[in-house]
Amino acid sequence: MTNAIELNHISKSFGEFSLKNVTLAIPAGTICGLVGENGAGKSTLIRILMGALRPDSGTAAALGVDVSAPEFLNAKEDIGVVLDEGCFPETLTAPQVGRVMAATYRRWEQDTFDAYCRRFALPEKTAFKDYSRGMKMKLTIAVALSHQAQLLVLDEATAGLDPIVRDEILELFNEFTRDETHSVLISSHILSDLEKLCDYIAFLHQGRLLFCEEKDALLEQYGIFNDTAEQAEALMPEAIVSMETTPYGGVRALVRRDLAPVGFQLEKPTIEDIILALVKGEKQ
Ligand SMILES: Nc1ncnc2c1ncn2[C@@H]1O[C@H](COP(=O)(O)OP(=O)(O)OP(=O)(O)O)[C@@H](O)[C@H]1O
Repeated sequence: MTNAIELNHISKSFGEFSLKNVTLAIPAGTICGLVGENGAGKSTLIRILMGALRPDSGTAAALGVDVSAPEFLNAKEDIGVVLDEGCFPETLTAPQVGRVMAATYRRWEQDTFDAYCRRFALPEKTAFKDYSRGMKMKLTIAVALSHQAQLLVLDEATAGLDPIVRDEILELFNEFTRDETHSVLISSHILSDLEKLCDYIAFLHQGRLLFCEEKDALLEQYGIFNDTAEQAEALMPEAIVSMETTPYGGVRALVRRDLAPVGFQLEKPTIEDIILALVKGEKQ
């Protein structure tokens, strides 16, 4: 299987912050969720991937093309991008944005774009600058889905959308990857959305990639211990990723299943449980 995205040993420093030696590969046909706290480096990594920012070292390729090569300009036609800031001229209306895009993309599909604008109930006469944040996101997503892209790169693309629209848009991304040559990289702080949608989860923490793993494997690797302190004594310290006492005097911990005693009662964690525990575990 080829990779839709390949980042090799990417480093980039901005004063106090640095992305540190990030290596990541996302197979074609899959959806990868990029998670991390505010300032972890997600947008920086996405800008490097889109060739908008040069890394200090390392290489990045999307759809098999090195993003620093001249050919990447052509390859960009095959990438639908939604960044966390508005990206259209402020005075344009949705139909005018459509006309600009028709002149920009060789494989622009006007009917698809019009259908998304109707589906998202975007007004026809309002200028982009007067759209709400959610409406701006919807218009950007409509464009990203209307030029026959093979890869979607989405930075906080569902932020600001109400839960019903968010669900609908996540389903659109899901439909997009039914074609095995289509892939998605999406960053979000809404971990429950990513848990529903993604095949892979990549976790960036303070500029370092702590892991990029298949979601199902990740969920199987850990369990939640929720019982008395006495019961917890049966756990080896190495098995405990992070542990806290509950308001009722019990203990709640994220535990590595492979290091827990055989037959030990553990609940299924969520991706949010795992990410929070890993961050807390680093501080403990
Ligand atoms: N052009 C720049 N000049 C200086 N510092 C920058 C620049 N761009 C990003 N940074 C710094 O890099 C760090 C990572 O920022 P980045 O936007 O990549 O984080 P993020 O994970 O996307 O955060 P958030 O979840 O808040 O959007 C921050 O400390 C930010 O201040």
